[in-house]
Amino acid sequence: MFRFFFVVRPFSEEELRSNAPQVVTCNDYQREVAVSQNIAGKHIDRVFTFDKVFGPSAQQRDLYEQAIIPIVNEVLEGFNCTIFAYGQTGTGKTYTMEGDCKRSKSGPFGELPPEAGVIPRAIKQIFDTLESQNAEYSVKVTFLELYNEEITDLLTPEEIPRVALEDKQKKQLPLMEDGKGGVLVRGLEEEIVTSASEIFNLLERGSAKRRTAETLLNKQSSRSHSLFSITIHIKEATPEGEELIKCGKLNLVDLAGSENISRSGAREGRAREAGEINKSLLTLGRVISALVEHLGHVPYRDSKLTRLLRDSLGGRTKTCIIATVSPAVHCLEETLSTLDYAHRAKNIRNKPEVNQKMMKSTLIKDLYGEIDRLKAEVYATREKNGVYIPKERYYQEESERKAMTDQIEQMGVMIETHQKQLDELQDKYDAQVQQCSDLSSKLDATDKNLNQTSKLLTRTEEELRRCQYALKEQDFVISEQKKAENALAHQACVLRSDLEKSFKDNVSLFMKIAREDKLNADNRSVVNNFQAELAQQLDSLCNIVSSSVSRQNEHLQCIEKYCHSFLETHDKAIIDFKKKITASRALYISHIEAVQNVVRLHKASSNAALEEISASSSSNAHSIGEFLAAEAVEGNSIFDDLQGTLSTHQGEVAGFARELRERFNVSIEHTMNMSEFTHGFLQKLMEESRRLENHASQVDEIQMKSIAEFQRAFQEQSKSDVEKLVADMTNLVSNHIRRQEELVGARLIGLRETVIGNKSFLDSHVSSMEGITTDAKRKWQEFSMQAENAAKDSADFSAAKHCRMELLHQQCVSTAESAIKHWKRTSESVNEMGSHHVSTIVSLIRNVSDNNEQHDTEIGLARAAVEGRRGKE
Ligand SMILES: Nc1ncnc2c1ncn2[C@@H]1O[C@H](COP(=O)(O)OP(=O)(O)OP(=O)(O)O)[C@@H](O)[C@H]1O
Repeated sequence: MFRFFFVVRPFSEEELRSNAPQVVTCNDYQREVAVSQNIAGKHIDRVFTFDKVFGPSAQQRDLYEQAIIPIVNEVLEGFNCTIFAYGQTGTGKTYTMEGDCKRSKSGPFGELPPEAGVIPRAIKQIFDTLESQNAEYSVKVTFLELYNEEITDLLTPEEIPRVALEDKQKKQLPLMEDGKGGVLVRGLEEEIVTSASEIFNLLERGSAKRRTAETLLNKQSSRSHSLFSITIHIKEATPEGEELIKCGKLNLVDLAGSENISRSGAREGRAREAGEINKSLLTLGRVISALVEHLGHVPYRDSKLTRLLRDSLGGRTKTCIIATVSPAVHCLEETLSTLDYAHRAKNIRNKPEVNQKMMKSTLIKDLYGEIDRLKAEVYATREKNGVYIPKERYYQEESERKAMTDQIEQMGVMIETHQKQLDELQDKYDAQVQQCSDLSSKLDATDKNLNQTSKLLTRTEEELRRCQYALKEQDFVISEQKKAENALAHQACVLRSDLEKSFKDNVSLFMKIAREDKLNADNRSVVNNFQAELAQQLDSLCNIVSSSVSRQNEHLQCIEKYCHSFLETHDKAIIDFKKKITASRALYISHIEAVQNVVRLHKASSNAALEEISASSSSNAHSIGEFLAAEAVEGNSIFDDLQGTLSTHQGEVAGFARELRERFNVSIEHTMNMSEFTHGFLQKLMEESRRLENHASQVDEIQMKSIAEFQRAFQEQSKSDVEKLVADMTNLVSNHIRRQEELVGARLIGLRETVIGNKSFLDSHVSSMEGITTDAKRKWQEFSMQAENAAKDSADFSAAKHCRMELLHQQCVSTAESAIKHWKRTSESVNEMGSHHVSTIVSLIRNVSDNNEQHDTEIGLARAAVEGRRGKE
């Protein structure tokens, strides 16, 4: 989708002076622009959302850093990107794109001034990035203006005077199809930029040439579209060391003011200009509408602006639009229309694709092609004798001619429809003429009638006058006469009104006829002009075609002659060649026969050698067989010895295992007895502890009971004592204390006795448990002693067995060593025999191969002789 940025400029001095109210507010964080105003009781309140919004306080740097840096990075990655500045005149499109040129001069260390716009900042970013990457690159810029549908180069060095511009002597550049589906401007100057600082001079040069027109709304208003393009080529190397060229292009478009032409005050002499500017902007609008509504036909070809930027509108380019508005109320209408336009265009979807990297060699080839084309053009221009058209130009002009033919056909169709319309008009005209003549005859008849009626009227009047005197007395007659007079007057009036009506009809009819005549005459002159022009063009086309046909005929005749002579020489050569081939074939056959003889000879000798080889190998095999049989007998005796030793060894190991198993069973039995005893001991211990627990709980219960009884008795006693004490308070205090002491002492003695009894019971139990434990300890010691002895016996037995087994193992090792030595001796003798046999076989084979080589060289010589002869032929 298109990226959309919105810029609201600060109030201008004029707006501040007139104290214009602000109607546009920005919310940078929510990326919203709000417009609110009351107009004639109607409240306008609208909110639009964009990708980024920059309010009046935003600086050029903010816009660049937040919105443009990613786009320039994409260009450096090899994409084509386009940035449009769209908005009403004076809202800051040029300021955003170029910056304030007069004030913008680069600082001492190459840093940019705060007013610098998108173009210088983009150039600086491009150079900074490329230099930091140490890349090999080239940067080219073009700067053009589109004004009245005419393209002017803003970077050409010569200064064209204003008068010359007015006289239309300026250098207009044509648009051409580039043959790859794109469009290019022929003859457009491409300036190579080597550092960012050069850009201000270029911009100033371009701006000086840029046309401005004084309109009522803004004196500095630019009435043209400008396009600044930066093309970057960066060299890259693949891991295989191949050199590739990456290409990216950035288009920066400053559109003409988007306002209504009538509002901007353009009129009279500027009507065409306004129309043409409108044409580009209107077509841009129509293209955007077609893209948004996904219409089948997108009218790119209707204006040069849309043709130039076709790829940026729904193509493979990444496109962004910066819409600029004023915050003041007097621009409200335009602000709303800009916002609507921008919001609508937001939905256009491009299909961005990165440019394919070109191999350096391909690029160089392309450039050579371009140089050749230009050289050819220069040569043709310098010579000026005849017409030279390079092939590409010819094809291009041919395609243009085809387009023209199509156009002519379309015009033919149009002429036909016009002719039909003309015929219809003629019919209508004839009908009108007929009607007119009918009406004139009617008019004549009515005139006659009128004359007759007026004659009748005069006669009747005379008669009336005559009869006036005679019939004065007769009232009845008079009244009759009056009636007749009235009727006659009425008839006269009706006739007059009819007459007037038909007269008016006639006048309007004549006017209509005159209009139609004029229209017909106009149409006829247009058609005649067109026919004349068409005839002229067709004549020139016919002339060109006939001249090219005659030239082609000449060429064809020439080619025919060449063909005849070539065929003759070709026939002669073929006859010679045939002869030579037959001779060489005979020679070849004789050589082949000789070679076949040689082959037969060598085949016989190699058969003899092979027989010899097979005899010697059979004798060798026999001797090896005998030797191996002897060795097998010896090996068998060794293996029998080994087997015997191993079987005794096995028997001993089996006995040892049996004995070990018996000892193990005995020790298991011991362990089981011991575990049974331990189990019984633990059982007893548990019973004892359970009994102890029961006893302890019983004792605890008894003690608790006795304490409770003592408490009760104490309470009762103290109660009675208290009662007695109340009775004889003073005398009995000492008695009471003594008695209490006696009571407590007696009770305590009882308690002590119970405790001592308990203790003795517990002591007896503990001593019985100690007895059981010592018994168990003794038993355990006995068992451990027995187990230790058994383990010692087993260890001695296994050590003795280990010694015996080691002895047996050593015996086995010595037998194996002797067997290995014997085997080594055997293998050495086998190897010796093998090498001897190999050497005899090698010598035999060498003899055979010598024979074969001789054979091969003879064949090769024969073949070379044959081929040499064939080559000569
Ligand atoms: N963001 C801004 N900050 C400060 N001044 C600005 C800003 N935008 C525009 N201006 C000032 O407004 C004036 C008009 O701007 P500019 O010429 O760029 O408008 P424009 O839209 O390009 O008009 P035109 O359609 O005529 O080319 C200039 O003097 C410029 O300095």
